[in-house]
Amino acid sequence: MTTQPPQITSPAELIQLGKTAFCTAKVLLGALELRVFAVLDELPLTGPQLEERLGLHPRASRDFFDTLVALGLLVRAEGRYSNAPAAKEHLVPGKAAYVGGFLERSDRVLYPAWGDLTGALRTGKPRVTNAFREMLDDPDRRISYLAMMDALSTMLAPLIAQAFDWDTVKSYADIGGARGNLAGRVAQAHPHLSVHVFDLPPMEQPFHEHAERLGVAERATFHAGDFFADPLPEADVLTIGHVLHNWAPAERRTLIKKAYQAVNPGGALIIYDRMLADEPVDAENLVISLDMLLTTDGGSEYLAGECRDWLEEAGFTVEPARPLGEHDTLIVARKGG
Ligand SMILES: C[S@@+](CC[C@H](N)C(=O)[O-])C[C@H]1O[C@@H](n2cnc3c(N)ncnc32)[C@H](O)[C@@H]1O
Repeated sequence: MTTQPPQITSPAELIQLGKTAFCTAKVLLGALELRVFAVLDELPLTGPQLEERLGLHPRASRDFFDTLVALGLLVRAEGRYSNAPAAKEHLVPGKAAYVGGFLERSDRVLYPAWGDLTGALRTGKPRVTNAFREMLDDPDRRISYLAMMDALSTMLAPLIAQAFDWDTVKSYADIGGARGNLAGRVAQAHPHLSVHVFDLPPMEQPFHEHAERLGVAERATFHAGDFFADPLPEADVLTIGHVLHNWAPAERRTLIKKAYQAVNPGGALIIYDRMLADEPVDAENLVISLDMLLTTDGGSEYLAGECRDWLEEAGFTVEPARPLGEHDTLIVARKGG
């Protein structure tokens, strides 16, 4: 993790920061929308062939393809374009390590929302209508959202499976666990565990399909409900990950208090989020916090110290916060026996 903010020393760096960054982002997002990587996964193509396959005007298509080469996403050799290794692995729909679900949502939701950052800063109101539940009812958009969530939790799951002593744990529940990607992968790593996932009803069917795919269906149970209205499943260990940042502080405290009721005596609650450092050195997580302003009614990232206060207020004994992967922070909170 960066410990010092970068030193900006030249006008060129300011221009890079203020302009080039969003232009190059849109080149990648546009390439995904146009299915450049999917088309080139079939076979390498010349510029005119690729232009025709994608239905592009000739005016700037060569510049567009060459920008993708210069960004390291395509390779141009002997007059033909092909996917560079990272694009082949991560940007072709259907590949196991595809991260396009995340980027597609960036393009569709976040890019327009960031266009009116100042409006959100002036009003404190999000820039997208909060249509989360409607989105979940639309199978295509739900799958794209789940792919985005899975891309993140697949990276964190092995770390969470190791970050805690699961040997004495019998039951584990992931609250707001989406289609159970984290719970399923922790269950794969610890075959003695029975796992539970609590999430909204539209996640139930994707949960069952995903548990089958991960080979843990016999040990995995889905609990449909609203975590503000319904009781949480009781278990030795609960996790709440990438959930508290979607809500305002009062709602986070409510959820943590409910989690305390649900953790079995002697058990633990594990929280992870992209928490903020005490000093403003981590631009990535601060940007995610602004994402929360743009996309939720009351969400933001928060300090580990704030989370500790909410946990202690609920009755937990809190262990020191620790880094989880590149950007997340994990806190283990114990309930007395
Ligand atoms: C940002 S996602 C995090 C998913 C998962 N924990 C992860 O890290 O990949 C937030 C999750 O909270 C769920 N959620 C939102 N509101 C909820 C509610 N009122 N009751 C239960 N689950 C809810 C969403 O459906 C979604 O799966």
